[in-house]
Parts: sequence; structure tokens; C-alpha cells
Amino acid sequence: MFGTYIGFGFRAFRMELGSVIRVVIAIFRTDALFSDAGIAITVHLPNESFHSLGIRTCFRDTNFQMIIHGKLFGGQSFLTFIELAKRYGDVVSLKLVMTGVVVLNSLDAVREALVKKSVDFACRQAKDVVADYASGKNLQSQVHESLKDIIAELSEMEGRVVNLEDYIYKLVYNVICSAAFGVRHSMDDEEFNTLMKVKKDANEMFAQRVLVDVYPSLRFLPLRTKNTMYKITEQFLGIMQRHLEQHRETFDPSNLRDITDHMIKAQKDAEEEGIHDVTSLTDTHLRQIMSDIFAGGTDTTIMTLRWAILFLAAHPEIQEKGAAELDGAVGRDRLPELSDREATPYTEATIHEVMRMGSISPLSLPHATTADTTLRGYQIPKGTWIMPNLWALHHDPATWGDPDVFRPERFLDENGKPVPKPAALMPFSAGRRACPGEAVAKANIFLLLGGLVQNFRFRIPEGEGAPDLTPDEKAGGGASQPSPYKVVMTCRK
Ligand code: HEM
Repeated sequence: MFGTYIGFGFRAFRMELGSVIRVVIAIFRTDALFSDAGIAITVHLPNESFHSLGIRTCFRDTNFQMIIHGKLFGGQSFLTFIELAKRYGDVVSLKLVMTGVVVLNSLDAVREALVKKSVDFACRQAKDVVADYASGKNLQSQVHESLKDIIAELSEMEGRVVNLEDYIYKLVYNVICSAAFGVRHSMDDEEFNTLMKVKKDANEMFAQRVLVDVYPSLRFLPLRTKNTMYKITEQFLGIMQRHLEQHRETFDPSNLRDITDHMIKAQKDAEEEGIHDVTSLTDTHLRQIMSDIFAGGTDTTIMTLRWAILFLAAHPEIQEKGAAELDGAVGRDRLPELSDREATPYTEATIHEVMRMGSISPLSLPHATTADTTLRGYQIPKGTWIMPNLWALHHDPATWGDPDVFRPERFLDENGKPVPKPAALMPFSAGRRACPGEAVAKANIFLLLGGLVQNFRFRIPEGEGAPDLTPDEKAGGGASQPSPYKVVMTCRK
């Protein structure tokens, strides 16, 4: 899904470059505390300058070194950060070789940074993108068409033990592919399989960390990860380019079929108006906008749906309650529509609970400070990376009481009506860089999950024991997704 920008450990160095490069890196690593891990963990006291290395409280605890090597570098850093926060407070700073990183582990810290001081904390290495690719009726009809295909396919597999991952990929990709290019794929379609492979490869790469993010000077070296990343990107952009060319050949300004047509129209309009400045829309821009839509909108939705089906299979009583609500509000003769959302508060509450428990983007996307600034008494220099630990907010016992229990009722009052959304629930982050796809994502997930729950019962296969509801360690610290799992489906007659 998202690039992950957090620490690298000994293993990463060895994997990437071998011991020779480790020596080179050690030269840059002027203030690393650990002999084999290019990072210093430091804890800042209020009013302490980030720059004043001399007065940092150094962190040398042997147990934590093990946690750091095993979890931060090996994987789920959002959990490690909670351990650090218990010991050192909710704002913890790390040093990634020469880059300062500040992790925010509480609602107050996240709100101060992302909402109250949103200008100071709004920077990113990446550019701004508007992801308003589909809305209202358009989205609904695209979802319905994709759902109908999948419902037919899944019905054929009734009673079998299946891993639904590829079907969920297809379901979500087809919504986006039809919005973007006006096409839907079948399971054996070559382009769909290439897209799915490219995406899975990219996720695997991000989970392994991209060393160049932390050591920019390494971009001049022929690293394996960097080359693979180029290859993946090329494949993906190649598909975008092909669609763009095909659309140009059949373009009709009086019949705009999809997002690609709309973008070509915008490009032509700009040309006609003689705009040749920074606002020009080049083909590179168009391809890039498409990749942002795919990057932002596919994995996030896929991971949320995978968590949703797992939580529901593990909690049949919750699933039945949601299905009964849909039966009452929608019936069985049509698929759920966006206008049904108000009449289905339990389904909405279930989606909130899936997003809280699953926290698919546990460290949000890293921000960077745009200027020297302060946060809760700490001085933070311009260019520091900021990591809001959304996982910590979503699993804080002080906020939720029983954070590890899947309980949609926490978002409803005693009459089953929605309570105001708790401030600590922010799967889309907050402030001026919050996810621009939030409204589309919520609508999409309601339609997709609603359609699946209306039509199927998902159960954990008999004899499998309790399912693992903790995030897959292989996904690393940048994403939280379930480990591969299987379910048995029955059709709701
Ligand atoms: C369950 C679904 C989703 C979740 C949980 C999610 C979460 C997030 C989060 C946490 C961020 C980082 C915000 C920040 O830095 O403060 C983000 C950024 C972004 N999201 Fe989403 N997202 C979802 C779906 C989508 C969809 C459907 C789209 C597009 C169609 C999208 C497009 C983007 C883009 C383009 C950014 C980068 C914005 C920027 O750099 O300013 N997301 N998302």
C-alpha cells in the first residue's frame, strides 16, 4: 500500500548491500547508539532541543534493544512505539541515521500536530493529489456491476473452504478499473493478473523497506530493491499508458465514458486555451494521477474488506445482526445503495469497528515538518519526519475500555442510534493532509461489504480453531492486514 519510511536494521543492510556497505554506512552514522543498527533511539525531555545531542536521554536498555531489533526493524513498529511510549511518554523521537523522526502516540499529540498546527506538519516528500475519482451514482453502479460478477462466482463455491483474497482483489480492482478505464476484468484476464502481481510485489517491497528512503545518497547505487521498484513502476505505468492511448483513439468529447476520458478532455481544453505553464496536464501527469488513484484506493479497500470478512466470520452473531438489519432496510431484491446508509447504523458501526481494530494504515503516512516548530513542549526542527501512531490511538485502553474486543455497539447508543464519532477514531488521519479519498472509501466499503453480507454467510472452517486476529507480521510497520485465512461461505437464501 503506502511506502514505509521507518528504520532499517542489520538484516536490511545485509540483505541490501552486504557487509562492505555497512562499513560505509557506519561512517555516516555519527550518532548511532547501537553498533549494528543504523539508528539511535533517543527520548526528548520537554524544551530540549532536538539538535542538542549532548543532553538527550540515551536509550540503552537490553530488553528494548531486542524488541527494537525484532519488531521495529523486523516489522510491526507501531507496536514497538507503544512500548516506547509507555516508558518515555507519548512523543518519542528516533534518529534514522541523519534523519530525525518523531512518533506521536496519543490523541492529544496527533491533534496538536495534524490539526492545530497543520501547516507546520503538512509536508511530505510526495506531492498533493486529489483522489476524487468517483462519487454518488457513478460509484454505486460500478460497485453493483462488480458485485454481481463476484456474487455469481462465489455462489459457485458454496460450502467450500476458500481463501477469498484474490476475489476481493478482483472486486475492488474492477470498481476502480471501470471508473478509470471503463473495463472490468475476469479472473483469468492477463491485465488483471499483471495488475494484481505488480501490486503484491510492490507491497512486499515496501514491507521490506526501501533503503534509499533513509539513505538518499544510495540512489546512485544499483540496489536490488531500487531496480525491482523501477521495474514494478514501469509495468504499472505501461498499463496506464496503453489505456490512455486506446482512449485517445476512440475519444468523443460528447460522450465521456470514464476518468481517462475526463482527463483527456481537461488536457485538450488546456491546450485549446493555450496553457503551457506549470498547470499543463502532460501525459506523465495523467499516468501519475491514475497511479495515485490505484495506489491510494485499492489496497486500502482490499485490506479493510479482508479484515471485515475475518472479523465477521469470527463473530457470527455480529454478522447475523448486520444481515438482519440489511434485510429490513434493503430487502433481498436489490443490492444495498448509498441511500440505505442512514437506515443501517449497525452496518456503519461495524465498518467503524473494522477500521479501528484493523487500523490498516497504522502509522498513517509519514509527514514532515515544514518549519522549525514545537510540539507539547518539544522543539522540532524543519524537515523532521512525523509518524502519527494511529494504531496506538485505536487501541488505547483509556479511550476504548476493551480495545481488543470487536464490538460495533461501542459506536451506538442504547437505542441503536449512532453516537458522535469518537475523536480518537481516525483511520484516515486528520488535518490538512488527511486522506482525500475518505468519502469515496467509506461509500465504497459500505456498498461492497453490505452486498457481500446481504448475500453470504462467512464462517471459520470447522476444526480450524480460533482465527488469528492480529496483523500479519510480514506486512511490516507500514500496513496492518490479516494473515492469509480461509472461510466457508453459504448463500443466504
Ligand atoms: C479504507 C480506506 C482508506 C484508508 C483507511 C485510507 C487512509 C489514508 C491515510 C491514513 C492517509 C495519510 C493521511 C495523512 O498523511 O495524514 C491517506 C492518504 C491518501 N489517500 Fe487514503 N485511505 C483510504 C482510501 C483511499 C481511497 C479510496 C483513495 C483514492 C481514491 C485514497 C487516496 C489517498 C491519497 C491520494 C492520499 C495521499 C494524500 C496526500 O498526500 O495529501 N485513499 N489515506
